[in-house]
Amino acid sequence: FHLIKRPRIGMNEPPLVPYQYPIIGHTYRLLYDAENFLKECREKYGEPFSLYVFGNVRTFTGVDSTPEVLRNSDVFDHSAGVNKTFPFTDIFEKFTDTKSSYMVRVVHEQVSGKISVYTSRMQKELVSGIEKFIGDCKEPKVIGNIQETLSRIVAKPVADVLLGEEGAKFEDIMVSFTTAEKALDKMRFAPEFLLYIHHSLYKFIAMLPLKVGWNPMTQHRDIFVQRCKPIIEERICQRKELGEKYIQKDDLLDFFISESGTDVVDDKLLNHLFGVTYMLVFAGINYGGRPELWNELYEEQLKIHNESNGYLSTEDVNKKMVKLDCFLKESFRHSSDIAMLPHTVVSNSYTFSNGTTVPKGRDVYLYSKDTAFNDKLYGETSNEFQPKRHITSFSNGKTVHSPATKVDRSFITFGGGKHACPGRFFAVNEIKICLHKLILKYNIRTESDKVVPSMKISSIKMPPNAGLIFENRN
Ligand code: HEM
Repeated sequence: FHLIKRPRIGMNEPPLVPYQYPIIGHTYRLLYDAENFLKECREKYGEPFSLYVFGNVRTFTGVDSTPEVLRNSDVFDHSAGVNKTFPFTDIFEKFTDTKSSYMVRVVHEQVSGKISVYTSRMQKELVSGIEKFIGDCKEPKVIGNIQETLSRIVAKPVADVLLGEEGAKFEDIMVSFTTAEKALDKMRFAPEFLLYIHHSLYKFIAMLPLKVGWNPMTQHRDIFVQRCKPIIEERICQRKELGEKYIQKDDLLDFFISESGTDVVDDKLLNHLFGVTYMLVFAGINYGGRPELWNELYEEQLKIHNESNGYLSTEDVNKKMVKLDCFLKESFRHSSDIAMLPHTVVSNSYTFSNGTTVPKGRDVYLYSKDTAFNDKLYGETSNEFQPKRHITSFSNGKTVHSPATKVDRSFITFGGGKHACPGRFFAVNEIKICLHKLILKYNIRTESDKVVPSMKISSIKMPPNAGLIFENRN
């Protein structure tokens, strides 16, 4: 019987950390004290190591073994890892059968690859969103739910890129963009103790609503169809009339229409876009609690603003915002989850370069904090917030900086290897433009004038529940 069966560990497997209570294993400590617990395990047992969680053995990779997981995507499958505990694919299956490899290509080519086309539009939308949701702030204004406010500001430029100006003007589409991710949480009602019995039982219960025809995304889909169908119909009509003379519009909706004549913008893509807002919040909070950085960042933004007459080009964002880029990268590093990106072993087994072997079906989690705060990679100051660490100065006076979009073994916020996030160029671009405009316009601080620590739910970090004070600089 699965519940009382002791986990079986093969000969060369990563060490299974001993535990006291048979069924509970390491579940409690991982849920309630992940940060200290994983650190202790790493120090005592090296890496990778395994824990017994919810009736299953999970392996955790550290700084040296994580790149092996990211590099070998034919062995370690991220979507299989995610789908084991959350019916993500099943939720969206109803709407689209688009292959993820196709979506990855679209994001590479049509989103990240066309940033220069989008920069001016995003700028315009971000400025009007900042005006609408934060306002003039002649008197200092406390924004309590900063996460929601920033989501609303970011939703409009994102909608503009996806649906064009016509689609982005609808308020209910904006609301849908900012609430869709929360709607998914309704699917997390199945009690996790079922995992003790078997993960397929947990999944079966979690899937029940889908089986009886209830899907949390349906209402968003309805809003989308209601608002965008007329736009799609109009565009298809124009295409027919103008034939080869039709000039394709610079938004994803028109790209999809031209590719397949479909009336569907893939919801999976939309969900990924919410990542932007989360990271923006982390960046906002880090900035607010670090007054020592304000003047330097402000000076850089003011210089760029004056040189560009207030109108940023893609080159300004990519090449000139070096301090802001380093700040953002450092902010990503500090907001990195403790452990993330579950991958399931889909080949027969895998032997890590230190000789330990994980079998087929094993879930492997990246202990990302071991990478993000590693002294080997970041020196003894790895715990400090130092944006300048991403700049290397040479004896001839030249400096080179490692951009926030660069993925390597020391920076895994966007994953790595073949499946590294293809949307990162777009996401970083948008966050930088938004921060540039915010820094230029406001003095920003946290209510306590200190950095507010992130909230932690097991090994995942969430933006802190703290307000920011905005005050007009003039
Ligand atoms: C700050 C915001 C974002 C973060 C932190 C982020 C992070 C990630 C991570 C960690 C992965 C998994 C990589 C791996 O398995 O190694 C990923 C994959 C992906 N991301 Fe993002 N992402 C962000 C924004 C975006 C945006 C804006 C888009 C689309 C426009 C996007 C599209 C994708 C896609 C399509 C994949 C799947 C890649 C594949 O399977 O090959 N992401 N992202």
